This record gives sequence, C-alpha cells and structure tokens, in this order.
Amino acid sequence: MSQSDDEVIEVHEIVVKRLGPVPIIKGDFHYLPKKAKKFIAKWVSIMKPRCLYLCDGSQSEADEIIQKLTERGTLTKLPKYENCYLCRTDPADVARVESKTWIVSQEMYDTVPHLKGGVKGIMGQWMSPQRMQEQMDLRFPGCMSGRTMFVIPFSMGPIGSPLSKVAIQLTDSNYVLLCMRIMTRVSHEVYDVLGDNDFVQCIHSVGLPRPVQRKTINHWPCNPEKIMIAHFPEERRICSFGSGYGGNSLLGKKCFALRIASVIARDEGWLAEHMLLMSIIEPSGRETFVAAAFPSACGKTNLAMLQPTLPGYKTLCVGDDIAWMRFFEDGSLRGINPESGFFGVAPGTNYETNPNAMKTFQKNSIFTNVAETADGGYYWEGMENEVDKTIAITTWLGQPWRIGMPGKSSHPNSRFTAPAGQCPIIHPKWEDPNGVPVSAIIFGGRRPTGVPLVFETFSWEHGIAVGACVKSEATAAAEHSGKQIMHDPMAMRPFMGYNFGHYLKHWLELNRPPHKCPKIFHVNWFRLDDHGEFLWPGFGENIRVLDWIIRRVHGEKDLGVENAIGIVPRKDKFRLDGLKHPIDWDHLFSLPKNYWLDDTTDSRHFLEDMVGNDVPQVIWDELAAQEKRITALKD
Ligand SMILES: Nc1nc2c(ncn2[C@@H]2O[C@H](COP(=O)(O)OP(=O)(O)OP(=O)(O)O)[C@@H](O)[C@H]2O)c(=O)[nH]1
Ligand SMILES: O=C([O-])CC(=O)C(=O)O
Ligand SMILES: [Mn+2]
Repeated sequence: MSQSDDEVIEVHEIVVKRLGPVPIIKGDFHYLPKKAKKFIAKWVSIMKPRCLYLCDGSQSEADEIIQKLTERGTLTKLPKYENCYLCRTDPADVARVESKTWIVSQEMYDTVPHLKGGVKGIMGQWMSPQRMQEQMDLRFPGCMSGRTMFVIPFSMGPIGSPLSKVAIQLTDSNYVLLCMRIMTRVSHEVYDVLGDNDFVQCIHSVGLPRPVQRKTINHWPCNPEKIMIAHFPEERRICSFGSGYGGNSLLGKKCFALRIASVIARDEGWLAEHMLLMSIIEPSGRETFVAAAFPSACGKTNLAMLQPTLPGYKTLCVGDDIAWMRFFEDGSLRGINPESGFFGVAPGTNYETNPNAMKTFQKNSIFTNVAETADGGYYWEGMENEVDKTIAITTWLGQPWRIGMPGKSSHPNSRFTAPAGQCPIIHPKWEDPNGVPVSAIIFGGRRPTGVPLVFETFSWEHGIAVGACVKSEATAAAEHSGKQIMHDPMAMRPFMGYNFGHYLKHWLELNRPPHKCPKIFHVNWFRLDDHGEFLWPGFGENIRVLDWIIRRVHGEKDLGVENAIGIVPRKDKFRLDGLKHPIDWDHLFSLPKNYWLDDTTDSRHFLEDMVGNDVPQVIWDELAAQEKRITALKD
C-alpha cells in the first residue's frame, strides 16, 4: 500500500472522530485500506450502530453467529443433516420487491428508456439523486441503533481473477452475513486485492433500530413499509433498506452482480447476465459449454444441475444464476460464475427432478421459509414421495400440518442456500480465473402455449431480437401474482442497471472482429397439452435438447429445418429413443399462425411502449423480417 505516514495519521483521525465511541468487537481496523476505513467510518456516523464487527470469513466467525442465531430462535438446527439450519422470515418479507427497487443516476435516460407517453415503464425504475437523498435521509440516519454492524469484505468471482470484482457490504443482519459467506467469497484477502482502489460499496440495513417500533415476527427484524433498494451505478454503490430477504439483502447477487455489474460491463466491454453456465460432455468425450438465461423460477438451477437421462452423457455445473462473460483476444467468449453458492427455489426440488441439488445441500446449508418434519428434516411441495407420508410437519408459518392437508407447507419462493463447491457435478474449472469458453447462448421462459421446445435463431442479431422478446408466466420470485404472461427481455427485466435500449446496442456491438459470437437458441420446457399437462417431460430429459444444440454448434449437417421463427430439429435427428412416454412431437413444435401474429405484434408494442426510440434499428429490422415470415405461413 502506498499510503504516506501523514495520510495514515490523517485518515486515522477522521475515522476515530467519526467512529466516536463505537467499539470494534472483532477485527483490527488499523490494517484496513484507507478507502475501506473512510467508507466504514462514514456509514457508522450515519447509521450509528452499537458496535462494529469486522468479518474475516473464518469458520469460527460462522460458528459464533450460528450459535447466537439458534439461541435467539432466528435459526433452527435441522439435526437430520450436518450443519444445516432452517430460517423462517417475517411472512411480510419473502421475495424481491421490484416496486421498491430503484436505479439512481443524474440523467434519467441513462437508466430508463424513452417511454411512449402515458405508459408506466417496467424496464427499471429511475429516481434522481436529489430525491433519493431525501428518501435515504428518512431511513438511514440512526437505522442501526442498538445493533451490530458487520463489515463483510467479499469477492464476486475467484479472489484475484481478472474477471472478478471486490466489494464491501455493511449489514446489521446476522442472517445476511451467514448467507453472504455461502454466496460470495468472504475473506480478509479481499483487502489485499483492494489496496488503494475503489470498490463497490454495499450498504444494507433491516431498518429496525432499537428500541424497535414494530413487532418482530419470528425473530426476523425488517421494515416492509419502508423497503427501498437503491442502486447508484455512477458511484458503484448500493443502499438497501428494510428487507432481509435474499434478493434484496445479499447485495453481491442481483444488486451488484447484475444491476451494478451490467453498467460496469457496458463501460468495460463485457456482459453481466442472468444466466447459468454448464458443460455437456458427449459419449465421445467432447465437452461444450453453454450459458442460458431464463427468468426467475424458470429452471436455471435445474438445468445447471441436470442429471442426463441419455446414456453416456455427462453434464457439469459452473453456475446456476449469474454469468460474467468477456471476449478474449483469441475471439472466444469466456465466462465465470461470480457467485460461490446456490440460492435455489426449494419447492419442486427432489431426488427425481434434481438429485444433484439435493446432494449439494445435505450439509452447511440454510433453508429459508420451508417446512420442518418431526424428525428434524426440511420439507416442501414436491417431496411427497421422499418422506414418511404420515410424519408430522410444521409449516413455514409454524402451523402443524400433514401431507394431504389443504394449504401449502412452504412458501412458493422458499429457498436453499448451499455452497457451490458441494455440488457433486461442480465443474473442476468452476473457479478457473480465466473462466470457461461459452459456445452457445440459450434464452427461454415459461410459455404454456405456442412456443416450440427449441429453436435456433438465424444470427447473432436475430438471437438478440428473440432475447429482447422473452416472455414468461409470472412466478413467485417477486411480488407479482397470478398466471399472467410477462415480458422479461433477456431474462433481465428486474435486473437492468441501465437503459435497456443501450443494453441491446451493447450486445449488438459485440459482433465485431475478432469476436466469435456464439449461436443463440430459445427453449421452452413448459408448453402444455389440451389437458394442461406438460408436453415435454423436462428435467433430466432436457439433455436431448442440449444434445441437439451442441451438435448444431459443432456444425453437424442436416439437423434442422427452417421455419418462420428459426431452425427447429428434424424429428429423425433428435434423440427421442428411450423416452418413458411417447411425446406429441407435432404439438410440441407446432407454430400456430394466429398465435405468432399476435405474439409478434405484442412484442412490437412492448418494445415501442417500453423502449421506444432507444431500440436499435437492427432489432426493428429483425422483428419486421420475422413478421413477414409468419404472415407467409399457411393458416
Ligand atoms: N415442468 C418443468 N418444470 C421445471 C423444469 N425445470 C425446472 N422446473 C421447475 O421450475 C421451478 C424453478 O426452477 P429453478 O431451476 O429453481 O429456476 P431458476 O431459474 O433457477 O430460478 P431463480 O433462482 O429464481 O432464478 C421449479 O419448481 C422447478 O421444479 C423442467 O424442465 N420442466
Ligand atoms: O434474487 C432472488 O431473490 C432469487 C433469484 O435468484 C431470482 O429472483 O432470480
Ligand atoms: Mn435468479
């Protein structure tokens, strides 16, 4: 570090003045880099915690916090497994709150596109720095009163990798500290990487200073009425208030790795995306990596941990939610998983659908808002065949319950938090500082009607247009409800850090020498038959779709046929052998003309209304060409 002695003394004085009488109950402040000290001191003076706890990522730290939280009742030990805990939140704090999530920038159109007059935008919410300051002033001063402030140094991506970024999170939530330790790399070494450089500043408070003004439920302090998740991309800062729920409080995840990182990525020429990363190894031994973007609760974790049903195939997981990708000098696109854990949807996960996830969270994991069995295990919808059917269960709301009774045992957005390294199929290179080479990009969503199982787009530009038109049935990952089909372009709608039109332009501009742009595909596991049953068995059988995709990537001839929306598989070139039940291929791949005419019109209106003049012309051209192809379809 290149601090002169004078500077050190000066910083120390500021810090001492600002910290005032706040005791440091763990860690040595003196060894922190200057900018870290200033940052901490500033927020101590605003939030006024009772004491400071400098985290180092050690095991003893985790043991201490877990002991405290189990004594207090925030965590319940699940003795059926090793070092696993159940957490029930306040039932008012269970999902991301998109309506209270803001991006703050000087210039509005840096953040949101030019909307058509009178429409309410859904591609991010903007607030001016002045107004946000007023909102912050109503919340943050004194908000940690009577609480401990944890200082968490963390790295997104392997510590020291050129693709990684470091940050510091301040929080008054023990639960957040425990989950951050799983989801990110928390370590004192982050300070060495940091040196005198800037870092992403993450400030989080549950927003309930002591003495509390609101009754705490389940020993879960929060302040739902005042939730506010503010992002300042220009300052590389995040201020989150009022919620302890993962997507709102584990700031390394959506807030940093997507919203702030997408802005950094634009500035530095790379991509921060809501994508899983995985590899497929064919019986020949050939390995191919793919990235896939599906909206929240649409199957990323399941695909990333796929257990192939086709003999001789193997898949390995690099990441299940976020990918940071960059073109290297040789033209290849390489990606890392910036996270170090999985924050996965629990309901629907079982040894049939996702055995690898089940094996991952048998130890050192936290389960949030799931149910508990009388023998000290977890339980959720989808586990009916994996526990004794008569066992007594306590629901996520603390009510006695048994399988077969009305109501649900677990919240639909209940989650497991588990270390990625424990996944039995984690890729040996998942922490490779240079990432893995990405040969295909796959978009998808939950589309009950009209959309075929898989198609390949005609070009990078067409693929981006298809990505911009991604839609999906609403899920429980945010506050939306019902079965409405929502636009979720590039699966990034809730996670955009800047103007979506500029984002599309950024993607389009990546198609330049020496970049070798991967092929882009679209998949849909969720098409329904006339009785409302899935037409495609999904899960492990999705290997058949991946198999077709990678053979296309490697240029195998005559695998597909062109139609109006892309290239679909030839039935005789698609592995259908050995499927347990016959499938209705014609329905699975049909392109109902009226459906697609409506769909294209709907997509066009969406882009006109929500992105307006910011939509690059190339995207309009792609849509127009697609409309023409669909119009030419036979009725
Ligand atoms: N029918 C069907 N359902 C699936 C398939 N894959 C996943 N699901 C279900 O979709 C839900 C969400 O799956 P996840 O894999 O957790 O989704 P995700 O995209 O990782 O979700 P986030 O963590 O919110 O980003 C679960 O209930 C799964 O059981 C599939 O191939 N077919
Ligand atoms: O961020 C969250 O709360 C969970 C998640 O992965 C998503 O919603 O995509
Ligand atoms: Mn996600």
